[in-house]
Amino acid sequence: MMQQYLRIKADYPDMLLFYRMGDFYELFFEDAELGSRLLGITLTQRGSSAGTPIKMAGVPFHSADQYLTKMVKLGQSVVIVDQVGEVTGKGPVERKVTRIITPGTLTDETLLNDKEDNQILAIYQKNNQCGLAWISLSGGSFLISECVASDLQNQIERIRPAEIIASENLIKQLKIIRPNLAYKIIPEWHFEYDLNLRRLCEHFLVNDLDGFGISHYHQAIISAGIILDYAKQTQNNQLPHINSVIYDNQNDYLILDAISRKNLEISETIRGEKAPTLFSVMDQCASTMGSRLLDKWLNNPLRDHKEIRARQEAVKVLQENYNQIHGVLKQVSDIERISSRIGLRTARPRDLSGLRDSLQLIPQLGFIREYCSISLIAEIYAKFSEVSQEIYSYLLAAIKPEPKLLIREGDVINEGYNPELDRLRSINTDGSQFILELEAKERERTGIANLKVEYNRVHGYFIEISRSNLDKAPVEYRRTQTLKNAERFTTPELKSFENEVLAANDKALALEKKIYEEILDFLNQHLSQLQQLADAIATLDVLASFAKVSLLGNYCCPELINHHQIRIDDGRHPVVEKQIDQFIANSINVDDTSKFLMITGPNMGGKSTYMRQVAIICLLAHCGCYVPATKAVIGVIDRIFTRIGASDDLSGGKSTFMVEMSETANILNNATSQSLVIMDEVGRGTSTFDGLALAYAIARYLIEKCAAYSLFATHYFELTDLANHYAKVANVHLSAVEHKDQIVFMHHVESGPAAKSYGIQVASLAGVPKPVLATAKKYLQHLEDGSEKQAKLDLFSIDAALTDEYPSSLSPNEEAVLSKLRQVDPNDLTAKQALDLLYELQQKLR
Ligand SMILES: Nc1ncnc2c1ncn2[C@@H]1O[C@H](COP(=O)(O)OP(=O)(O)OP(=O)(O)O)[C@@H](O)[C@H]1O
Repeated sequence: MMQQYLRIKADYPDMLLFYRMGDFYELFFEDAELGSRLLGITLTQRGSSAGTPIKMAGVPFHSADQYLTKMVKLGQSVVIVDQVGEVTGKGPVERKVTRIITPGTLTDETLLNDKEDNQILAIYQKNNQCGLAWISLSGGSFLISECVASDLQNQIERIRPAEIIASENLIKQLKIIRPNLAYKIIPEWHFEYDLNLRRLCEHFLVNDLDGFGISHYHQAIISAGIILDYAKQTQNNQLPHINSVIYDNQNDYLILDAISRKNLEISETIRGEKAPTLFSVMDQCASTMGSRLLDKWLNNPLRDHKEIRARQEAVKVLQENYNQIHGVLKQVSDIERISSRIGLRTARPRDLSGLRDSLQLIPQLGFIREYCSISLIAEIYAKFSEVSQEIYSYLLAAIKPEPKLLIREGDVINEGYNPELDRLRSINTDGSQFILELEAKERERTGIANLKVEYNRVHGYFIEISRSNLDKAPVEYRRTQTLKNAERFTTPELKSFENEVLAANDKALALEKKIYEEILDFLNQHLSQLQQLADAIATLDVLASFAKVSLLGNYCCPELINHHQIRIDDGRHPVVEKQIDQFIANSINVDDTSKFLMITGPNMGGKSTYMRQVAIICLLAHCGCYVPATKAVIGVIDRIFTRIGASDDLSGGKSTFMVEMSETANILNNATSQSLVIMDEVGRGTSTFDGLALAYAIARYLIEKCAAYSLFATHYFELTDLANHYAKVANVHLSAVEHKDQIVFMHHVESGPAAKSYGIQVASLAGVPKPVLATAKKYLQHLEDGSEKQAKLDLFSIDAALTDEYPSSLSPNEEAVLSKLRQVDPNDLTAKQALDLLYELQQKLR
């Protein structure tokens, strides 16, 4: 057996091998050590191999799922080896790899997160060009794309795979940036064009890929072949539900780089939590299919205004009856994932009964027909009506109303569906009658009133007689078991009945399995119809969810226009407004004449919230959703860039300031006149003058070169001067009022620059100790006095600034004291003069 184990294990050196032995899955050698550490299961040892004891650790097969979930969450891949042969007593039972479970190829319901799509991504990089291909095995989608190497990180962030497969070299680089993802190394020589093209053509049964419109994407084709092959191997299946491959054109989407996705907290907060996020607020979907599609939409905002308007129109009409749609969809099973499991032939009986019950509900959505003048609703409706009654009727006839969980338990196929199955089952049912009759007959014959004929799993059928009546037991009764107060017997008649029943049971179970396979065959012929239905349900669900959020949240339908303008009246941040009692709405209006907003205001005043809210409203508008505002007019936008907050990227070898500057560089190099750029306190990561100088130069570059819609928040008041030099620049500030030494934030955006920063008041609110505040106040006063007398650093007379002496940080009085001290010679002073001088100097410093 160990030889068999080692032979199989040799093919999967980097995966944990779960080896079925009786009722357990066993792990051996290093796998056992790792498994025991990760799963907290006992490590034992038995026998020996090459003189050392064999380490073992096992988990019961019936609870294997919970251990697998844990393993996969830890990023481990697992190979399941099951017994496939008969136990003959001669040599080990034949065993085979039945499944490989990797983080990116999960399909089991118990192992998947309902609201997230689980995807696996293959990447092939050649020179500066990358080919990407990603599959969702549980969702049945297969997409490819290409990008330049510098954009790879953004693409990974967009696709958000659970696992990446690539060459060893590339994985080494990716691990530096994303150490916690699961990776699978594929040898370099597998990344070969002809081999992978052939794999795709064979899978789709075509001569070339022209029909999919992807023939010229060579790099992506290589990745696609690799991923398809890997997915097939892990599932041990030909993946019939992967029936098309689509080129995912990035130009179709508003581009959001990795950092902006993070900053805007679309699906995850900056701290990596699931809520509160844009997704968690917008997700009013009734079905898990809807929630997953919503997540996709929010992460891939569209650019094509026509497509966006189609969604808006649907949202508008669905505001009338999203409740009705919600009511139906919440009872619908996850048809998308069930379809995939049908394709993989791992669908369980409850999947099929769930599918049947869902199909029965679909006609209740027929009322959307009245909105078929709206193109998107018409498409959905068409997909609903295409699902033939045939599948429903078939399942209704074939599957019991409440089938058992597993087909091996039987009781899955309906009565009346297969005459032979009914006959075999009746032997069992009639058997109950036989038992009752036998019991009555034997009671009468023996005169034992409490004689019982019963059945249990271990001993089969038996006659039980209590100890007090034993003397009345007939001689032909054969004793099989002795209990404390009773004896159990069998008779030739009972034995032969038992054999017949057991044989009929076995036959019925085998027949049920066979029929079940036939049902899967039938459903496999209708897979694409089911996938289309799932897609239609998910789309309707998201649109209805948009309708609900829009109506209940007082959102308005944004107007999309073809020139440069972003106008939002009384906009709100959809997530922040849920967190606080009274959110203050704010407006914005930027266009070609005024495209750059310099935003000042106190700390905690609401600058970041205001800027993010503008970005999120633009994003939501591009998803086809209404937006939290009273009116919104959104012009053409190609990308959203954000540079917010400072964080270290120590694993990437970058300091806070370095991160800030590389993100800024990315923006300056890529922003266009159609980009929305959000810059929050750029330059604060370094010394004041360096920071100010950089912020100034960056702002000018954004205004002059990029001409992007820019929202630029800063504490450098010097920058508010830019408005005097560029017509396009406008100053706005977040208002606050000071009352005694306290500050009250108004969170309202007003025109003009802010008067001051209120940093010390905010520090006081935060609980900074009083002595520290007092010192800070004194020092601030002192700085302000000094700077009044100094020429203010004029950023617009660079030449003068360069020739000026570097401004001193000391006040003029301090300077005067210093210069006096430098001049006097203590040896020339009497004790009285020295004391007078000391008084004089001190007086100056007061
Ligand atoms: N429009 C608003 N209405 C009501 N409360 C708001 C509004 N905007 C912001 N706030 C509240 O103020 C807090 C601080 O906002 P924000 O982080 O945007 O300030 P900031 O000006 O960027 O501060 P800093 O300069 O310190 O980064 C938010 O957490 C929120 O609770």
